[in-house]
Amino acid sequence: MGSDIIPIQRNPLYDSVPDDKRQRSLALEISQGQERKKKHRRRRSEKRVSQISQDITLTRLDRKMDYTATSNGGIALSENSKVHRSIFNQDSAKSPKASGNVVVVQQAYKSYGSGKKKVHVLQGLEMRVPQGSIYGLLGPSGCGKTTLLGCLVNRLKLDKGDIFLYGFHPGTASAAVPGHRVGYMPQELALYQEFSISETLNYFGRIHLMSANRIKDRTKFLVEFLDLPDPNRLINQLSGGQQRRASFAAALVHEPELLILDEPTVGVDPLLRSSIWQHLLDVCSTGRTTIIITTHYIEEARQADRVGLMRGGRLLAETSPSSLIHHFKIPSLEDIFLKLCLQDSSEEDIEQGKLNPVYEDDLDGGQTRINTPGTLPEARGITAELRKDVNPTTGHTILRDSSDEAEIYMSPWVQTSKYEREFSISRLAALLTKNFLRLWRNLGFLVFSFLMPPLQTALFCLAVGGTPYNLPMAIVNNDVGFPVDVNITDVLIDNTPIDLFIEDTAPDLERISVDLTYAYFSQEYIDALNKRTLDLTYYEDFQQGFDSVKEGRNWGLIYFHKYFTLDLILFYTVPTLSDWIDVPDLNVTENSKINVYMDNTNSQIAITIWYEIMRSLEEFIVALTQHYTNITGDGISKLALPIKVHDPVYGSMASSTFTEFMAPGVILTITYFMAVGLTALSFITERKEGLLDRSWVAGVQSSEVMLAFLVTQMFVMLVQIALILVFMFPVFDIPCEGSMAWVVLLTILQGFCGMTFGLMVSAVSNDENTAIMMALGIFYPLILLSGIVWPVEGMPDALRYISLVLPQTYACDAIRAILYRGWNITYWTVYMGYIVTAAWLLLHLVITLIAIRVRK
Ligand SMILES: Nc1ncnc2c1ncn2[C@@H]1O[C@H](COP(=O)(O)OP(=O)(O)OP(=O)(O)O)[C@@H](O)[C@H]1O
Repeated sequence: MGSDIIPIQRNPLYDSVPDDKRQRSLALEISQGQERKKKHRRRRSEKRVSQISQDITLTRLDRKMDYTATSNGGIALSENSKVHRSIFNQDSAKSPKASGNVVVVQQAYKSYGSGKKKVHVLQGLEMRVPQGSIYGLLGPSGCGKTTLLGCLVNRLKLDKGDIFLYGFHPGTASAAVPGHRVGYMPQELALYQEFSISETLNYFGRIHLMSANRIKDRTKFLVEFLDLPDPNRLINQLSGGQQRRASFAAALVHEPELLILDEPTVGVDPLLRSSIWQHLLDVCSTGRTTIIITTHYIEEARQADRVGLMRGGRLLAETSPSSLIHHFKIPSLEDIFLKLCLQDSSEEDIEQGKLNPVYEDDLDGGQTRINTPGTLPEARGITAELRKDVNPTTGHTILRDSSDEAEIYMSPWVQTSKYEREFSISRLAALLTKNFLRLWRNLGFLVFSFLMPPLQTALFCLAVGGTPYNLPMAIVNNDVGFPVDVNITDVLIDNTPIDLFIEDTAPDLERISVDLTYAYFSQEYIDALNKRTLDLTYYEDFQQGFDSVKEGRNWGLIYFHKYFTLDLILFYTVPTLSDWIDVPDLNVTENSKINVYMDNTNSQIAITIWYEIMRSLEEFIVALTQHYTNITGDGISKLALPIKVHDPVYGSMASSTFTEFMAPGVILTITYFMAVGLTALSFITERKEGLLDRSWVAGVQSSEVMLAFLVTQMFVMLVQIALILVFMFPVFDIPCEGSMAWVVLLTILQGFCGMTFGLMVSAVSNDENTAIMMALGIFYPLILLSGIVWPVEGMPDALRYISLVLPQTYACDAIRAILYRGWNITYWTVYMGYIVTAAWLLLHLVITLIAIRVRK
């Protein structure tokens, strides 16, 4: 936030400086500290004036440059450019180098992996970058250039060794990294594709805490300086080269002291490469900016002040291109590098006892056989005598300037303000603007996010919990009935109606009662069945009906015996049941039963049919008793069921539906998982595209990034929750006995819980696949174990305990209690819902913060 100057700390490098030199440095630092505050205000106004004039000068100079690509991929310069080059050479030869090395790397070791898979990438690397120079870090793919830059910008940690950036270890309180003093352009494009050029520069300027006016000025200048198109053009509408230059502009926008560029020229045509180098030379021309640039294209680094030729995790040589050319008397840097590699291999061979006689010739001063055709640009840098230094640890040699030894000591560098390490509202505002802008630019996604929750809610209310209907059911009704007006006792012979049931006497009964009205108790029952639930099909005989079930045409068969009515009357009329059971062939007990044969393979359908069969039984019994009274003269109460159900304590007389049971869980799961979906990929995409790296290097704090994501997604989540609740309650009429405010509050809390879970997933996952698998992986366990689709009471004991600590089990019960019992927060069931949700939310946040910090 501010730029306080703090007294300089003791720095290990100073310990190696002679005492009098150190004292001079400290005295200088103290006086500088006092002076700085006085000069601060004056400098700010001067800086603007000088920047504007510098911008004008550079733009003018830029137009003078005339680089062209040669047929062999080299770069040729016109006369104008050479004049211009000499200006730069003078600049870089002047003051900067006297100030010492901006970057010092000592005995750096870095490896990836462990055990047998361990890859040693940096192996005792030594590096010194003088202030105000262009340092070209050259080497083949995989030699460790990106790893080294990652360590410089504090994205990676060394296993062993030291790095000093402006005198301090990267990542420490006083260091330049992370912070506004460094500009970093990673290998990836690392730009928000949906942003325009000006929005991109605005974002990067704001995270560097630049004022709006300054950003505007710098944007204007950089667009002109880097030949960028209209600043309102979106990044994804730019050509590859323009995108690279926009990425370069993003690293330059805050005028960093140190510019770290990871292969800015990779994959771009020679013309654009030359133009990028031209810009580098321009940026460096004032002597204030130091540039470290990596490249595969060794020849282009002739324009650097100093090159580090890297192989196998260490530098083979570190000097100016002109010194190398002078030393080896070979015009091509590429050939020099090749020669150094051969020499290096030979050293290893010598170590292993193998000698390379051909190479020995070369070492002895034999003429090189390597020739480079074509025109090459002039080599830059001060030509110096080289010497071979031996690395005391590894024994490898490095070729460097004879005068280098003194330059390792550094100037008393300025410390970075402590405020840069603190939470910044301005940076948070920049991150929020960026997130909202991204949302806005992905309008399709936003609309989809708003449509999904109501769609899911509507689908749930329409598709789940409704009573199955039109269930095909077979009926075989052989019942011959019984005359209503005939008193059963009248047809008893010797108090025994046996004759009536013998097959050949039955027609007598039918004959006797031919003019009578018959009662068909079986029909009473069939009439009581709900025809919407059951779709009845009549079959002639039992076998046909039974076969229809076996063949899957019906879910069940209801079968009535020929003497169903008669036997039912006898069953209730004859005093002792045993009398009838004893009589062979007259199975009154069995014949008077409604026989049901079910296909129970679909339990929900079977339950529905059973419910219907039992429910219609009640209606049937009432109808039956009326006829029965007529036939037997006995009272109706004889058949009444011995139970009385009073008004329920909670809920209505009509049993609550499965929809009502599931509704609280559905509200919570839709909210929770939509929120997970919003955040689960947030870090990953930005991390993969190198965008997060850029933000971390700029000094953005993990808490700022997390808060910005939470606030942005909260806006989306609140709209989603509103839509879910509107659809669930007013539209689909789910009852609510309690206060809706408590329901809304718990739902929002669950949404936050989902968002923080998503953030946690994205913070710990390396790629989208892992994040998606984690997010989807918890979906089913959470739904199944939280009592959403089935009561927790139905689970084995061990699972119940697991279920109770899950974020949605108590929350679900709490919402059920509020909705259907009208309870409020004072009830244990309700407040436990809030407590468990809040506890999970906090746990997610803590893990996310730890994960971001560890992986930062
Ligand atoms: N995260 C990682 N895990 C394991 N190995 C890695 C990892 N990152 C890099 N490496 C390995 O470390 C070595 C150096 O990689 P690095 O990216 O630093 O090389 P480089 O010189 O920048 O290559 P290039 O020019 O192709 O970008 C390579 O062998 C690479 O495979």
